[in-house]
Amino acid sequence: MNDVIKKADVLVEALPYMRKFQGKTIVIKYGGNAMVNNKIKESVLEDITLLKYVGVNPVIVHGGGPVISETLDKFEIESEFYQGLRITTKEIMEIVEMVLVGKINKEIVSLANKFGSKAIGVCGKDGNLIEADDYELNSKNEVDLGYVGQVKEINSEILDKLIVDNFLPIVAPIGAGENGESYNINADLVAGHLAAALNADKLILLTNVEGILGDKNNNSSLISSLTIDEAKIMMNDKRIAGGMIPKVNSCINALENGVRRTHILDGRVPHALLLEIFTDRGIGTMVTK
Ligand SMILES: Nc1ncnc2c1ncn2[C@@H]1O[C@H](COP(=O)(O)OP(=O)(O)O)[C@@H](O)[C@H]1O
Ligand SMILES: CC(=O)N[C@@H](CCC(=O)OP(=O)(O)O)C(=O)O
Repeated sequence: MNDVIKKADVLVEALPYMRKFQGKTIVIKYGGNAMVNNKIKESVLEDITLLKYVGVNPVIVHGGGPVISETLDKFEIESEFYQGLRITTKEIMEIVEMVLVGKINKEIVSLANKFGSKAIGVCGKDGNLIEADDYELNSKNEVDLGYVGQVKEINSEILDKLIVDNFLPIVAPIGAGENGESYNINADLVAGHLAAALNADKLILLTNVEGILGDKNNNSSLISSLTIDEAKIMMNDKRIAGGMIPKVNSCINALENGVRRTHILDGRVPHALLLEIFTDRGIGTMVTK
């Protein structure tokens, strides 16, 4: 089936649901691992533009972990992860900011504009959007994460204004410390906090796995829906690990702060967003209260 026919099929199925989401805010986190090639990136930005034009208010938060890692490799700087978070020295922080704000944010803005969105790229420093401080680990392990940040406060005024004026906000996950220093915040966590602050209807995390995998027997099948309590048990049992931990924590934070539904899905699937938002057949994992 060619791309246009495939999209038409999805749209016909989606049509009856579209009105339900008009005027609603949906925060979409576009993960670096889901940005595999230009065709997929373009398709995601085209679908987000379509959401905008049918009256939904999408807000994008992007990642870019793989490009950060590639760039660090070029500079022959090693980086390590702890519980899905990149340990960030001062030197690494400069590269993280350069890649996320200078390269990936502008690339996504350009792609979105190509499809007719009025995209505006910001990072957490713009309009003081994301106030951050040192990330606090829950474990007793003494690991110095350096400039890894956690969200202290979201000042969503800048986003509220952009949404009202029909712009498409695209947020790079860099936070501003008390003295103007930069913090590297995992993009999933930023998305969860933004969804809560914007009173979003949905939080959608686009990644490169189908969703949360593994059931009680620990096989690798997709779990279509699970509650906060079930997700916490899976994290305790280490059946949810690595990069999935910040995603699940982000969903929990959003749900506990008023977001209605949270979803984790494979952003590489054609029209994943439209299928997940506007049809009955969810394609990923929905985490609910
Ligand atoms: N239970 C789980 N289900 C799915 N993925 C899991 C699970 N536990 C750990 N993971 C890991 O989390 C990864 C997704 O996180 P990550 O690579 O950081 O994505 P992104 O770059 O999109 O933020 C998966 O590729 C997988 O290796
Ligand atoms: C603290 C931390 O881990 N920050 C992430 C920020 C980018 C990100 O989250 O990108 P993805 O969503 O593509 O993984 C990092 O340095 O990779």
